[in-house]
Amino acid sequence: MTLNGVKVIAVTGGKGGVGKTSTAINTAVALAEKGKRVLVLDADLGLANVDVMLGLRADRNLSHVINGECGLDDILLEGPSGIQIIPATSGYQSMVELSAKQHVGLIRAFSEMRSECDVLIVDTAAGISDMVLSFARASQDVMVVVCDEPTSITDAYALIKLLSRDYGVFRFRVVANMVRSLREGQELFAKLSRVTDRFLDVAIEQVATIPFDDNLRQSIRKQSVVVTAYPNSPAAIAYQGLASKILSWPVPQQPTGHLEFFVERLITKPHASRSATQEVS
Ligand SMILES: Nc1ncnc2c1ncn2[C@@H]1O[C@H](COP(=O)(O)OP(=O)(O)OP(=O)(O)O)[C@@H](O)[C@H]1O
Repeated sequence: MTLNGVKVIAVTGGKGGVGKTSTAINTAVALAEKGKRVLVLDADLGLANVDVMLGLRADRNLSHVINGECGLDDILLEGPSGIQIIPATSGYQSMVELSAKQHVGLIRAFSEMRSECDVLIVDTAAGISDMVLSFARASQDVMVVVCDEPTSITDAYALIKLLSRDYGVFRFRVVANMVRSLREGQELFAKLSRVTDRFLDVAIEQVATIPFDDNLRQSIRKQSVVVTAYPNSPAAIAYQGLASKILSWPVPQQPTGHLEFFVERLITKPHASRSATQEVS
């Protein structure tokens, strides 16, 4: 397997229900439609898991791989436009807690995986657990999904604060979701950047504005994705634009391959001593 140049993107947001899974899957499919080989790591322990949303059945998940019961290729599910999904629902609180043997198993599983990919998209869970923060830290790019709900901006701010303070992540790509107009998207971003500019030393950039679009809900009902079910809908067009933008982001140049690098970062404790669960006010 050639691991060079795999782009790893975490989709996160702090708050539940802001559209992380929708964004992860639709971005993945839009990238696949542009000819990229895409893997989605479903690290969301919530109800709307990637496999459920796409009507796929996962009998085994990453925990079986971690425990040496099977390889990564054995658990991969195939989604729309040939995207592949790693069901990661594992019940673990943190990858750092795994035993040394399990760490070795995980690294080996990724290095032995036969499926090749250009982009790995990690759909993280809601909240700011160690697991969410570790996945974000291990990724090359962090996309923060926000929407116009009272706690979305404060939760996104808390997430960005913890990641920059304790996990060494300083660049964030913001996706404004479920907006009624482009202007509303810009205002959402402005709200977030006002507080990050004032209190944190981070770079945040708005990379997409996804309109509120009933076609997206319809597509989920059909266990499909809006990008393929309604390719000309406003949300689909916005996701296609996001995918084009992602393709212009720099590709990592790790000599040993980025997925191994990703897994190693995933299982290593961050240097900061403060706990991620400390108050973030
Ligand atoms: N742009 C949009 N337009 C209309 N509805 C949307 C849009 N984005 C997401 N939704 C709807 O919002 C709900 C939550 O979306 P989704 O499951 O993707 O969020 P999530 O952040 O992954 O949630 P959780 O944190 O619970 O995993 C879904 O019913 C989805 O259909």
